Amino acid sequence: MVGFSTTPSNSLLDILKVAIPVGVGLASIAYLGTKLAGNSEKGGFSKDKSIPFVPIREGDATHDAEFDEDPDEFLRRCEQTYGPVFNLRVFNQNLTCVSGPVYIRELFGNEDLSFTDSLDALTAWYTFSASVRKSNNNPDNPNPHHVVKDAISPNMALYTPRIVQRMEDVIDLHLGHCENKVIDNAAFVATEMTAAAMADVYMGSALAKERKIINSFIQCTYDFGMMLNLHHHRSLWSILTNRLNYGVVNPLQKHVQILKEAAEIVLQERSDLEAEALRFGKEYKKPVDIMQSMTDNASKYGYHDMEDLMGHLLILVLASVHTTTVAVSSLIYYFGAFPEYIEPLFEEVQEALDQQTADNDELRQAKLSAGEVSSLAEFEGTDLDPKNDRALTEKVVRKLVKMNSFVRETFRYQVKRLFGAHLARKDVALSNGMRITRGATAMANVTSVHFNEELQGEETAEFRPFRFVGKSKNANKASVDMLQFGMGRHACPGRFLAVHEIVIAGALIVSKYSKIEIQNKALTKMMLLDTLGMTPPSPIIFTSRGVKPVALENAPLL
Ligand code: HEM
Repeated sequence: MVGFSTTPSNSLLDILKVAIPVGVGLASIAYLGTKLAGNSEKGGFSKDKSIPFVPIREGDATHDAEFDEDPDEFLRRCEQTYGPVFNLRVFNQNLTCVSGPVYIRELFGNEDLSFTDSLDALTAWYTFSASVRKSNNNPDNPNPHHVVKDAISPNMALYTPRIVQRMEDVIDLHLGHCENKVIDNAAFVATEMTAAAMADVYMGSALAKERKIINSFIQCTYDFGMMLNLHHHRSLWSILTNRLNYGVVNPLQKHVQILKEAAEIVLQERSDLEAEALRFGKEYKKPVDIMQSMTDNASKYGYHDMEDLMGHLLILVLASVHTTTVAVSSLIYYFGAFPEYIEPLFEEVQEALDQQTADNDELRQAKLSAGEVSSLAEFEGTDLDPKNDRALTEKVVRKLVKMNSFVRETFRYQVKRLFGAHLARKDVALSNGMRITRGATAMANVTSVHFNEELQGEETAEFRPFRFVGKSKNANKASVDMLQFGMGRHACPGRFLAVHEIVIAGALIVSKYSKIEIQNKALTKMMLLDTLGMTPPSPIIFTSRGVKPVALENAPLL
């Protein structure tokens, strides 16, 4: 059993390497292709003879070596020589690659080309998800979209201070006020920050402080990854083994039970408080979180019971925590690789906070002049309490356009160059007449859009963190020029929360630390392209901004 409550051990880091994030599922699975080789009974090239097979380099058995040497150069050469659609043998799979905005849009936009069928072909995903939830098990089940839409987006302003608080607690605990502090695994801090923030949004502030809840939020993804690897026997029968094992011995069941027991207590307490308030004719405001929203809407969503509801919640946790953690880790590595941007990003946060203070002052003065309040003291405890003027509110976070652009540029730069595998449910004709035949797997040539100057602006090979400022290209937009979250009807519904959290994490880090450095600079490039983001090859060095807070002035430097 892997614990995450202490400093991560080497064995844990090994597990982090094999963990499969569901949201970025196939990108990571493709990345881990060698481990999953042969784990699929489906997939393969399109059988359309007009789609060329890129010849394999002499001496190689597959395209992997050429791809690994320089994926962008390789994919560009394939596209230039063989056209926008071509077949490759990479990641121990036979894949049809689709290039350019027109065909990639068709790949993501056609319901007969299925992302989840492809995930299922590699991992027996459908059997797995049916083993943790009792209802809504149709492969095209829209339930997760509805839950996210109902519970997250309308409440972002309420979640913001809670996300900030949880993340700040983790930063203060693990990094604290420091000078040249060497952190061997910054991903550990990112994991704790993300899990705590997500736990608050999913289950409320009280449960988000409980270690067993945080552990489940972190560990469920690793258990899923482990399960895939443990049951992988590199044989055609392995997929069947997976299907059997998921049903019989699913380690994720224990997380469902942990979350269920904790949730039942808190939900009962809330119910009791509501009943009591009703008895005394008082108003009771239910805490806002996903668990509460799922409970209140249980019959609308068709959940069978609390265990079923928690199974659904766990699947969402699987989609959220690891994916967002990887993005937060990457952000830290990119700060370390491009330290010259830390000051401009810090100044942007300060300007947004100054603006908020000025706006609040104006509102307070207006209320005083109108006689709505008689003194400043009356603002205490309200949104206009001067104590909140420098809080990272939702409004402030939305103003951080440079940070948002920085995040989007890390997505653009880092995403795997072959991404978004889709399995054809039936023959699908692309607009150039080529067909992705039934049972074939097609993937997007990401280089053709993420490194395309018409779509991204100049010098796409360069990391230019502010390239999207003023261009209305928010990091949370899912479109053909930003495939991180997929696109079309199935585009990640959690991307608004994910980007909000990543921007908050960035704002907190640059506000607290003026110097962030990659210790072993020779490993910088490797860190920038590490899409699992969990085992940084080099430690990161942090130095705090400003003087040590008064409360800490007698404490030793961490
Ligand atoms: C940086 C973090 C994240 C990344 C990179 C990411 C990426 C993705 C991708 C690539 C897909 C597949 C899209 C497609 O089929 O075209 C997806 C689906 C999904 N994501 Fe995310 N995701 C992230 C965070 C989240 C969060 C925070 C949540 C929930 C709050 C979430 C919930 C989901 C769900 C429910 C789906 C399935 C949608 C469907 O099949 O229709 N994701 N995500």
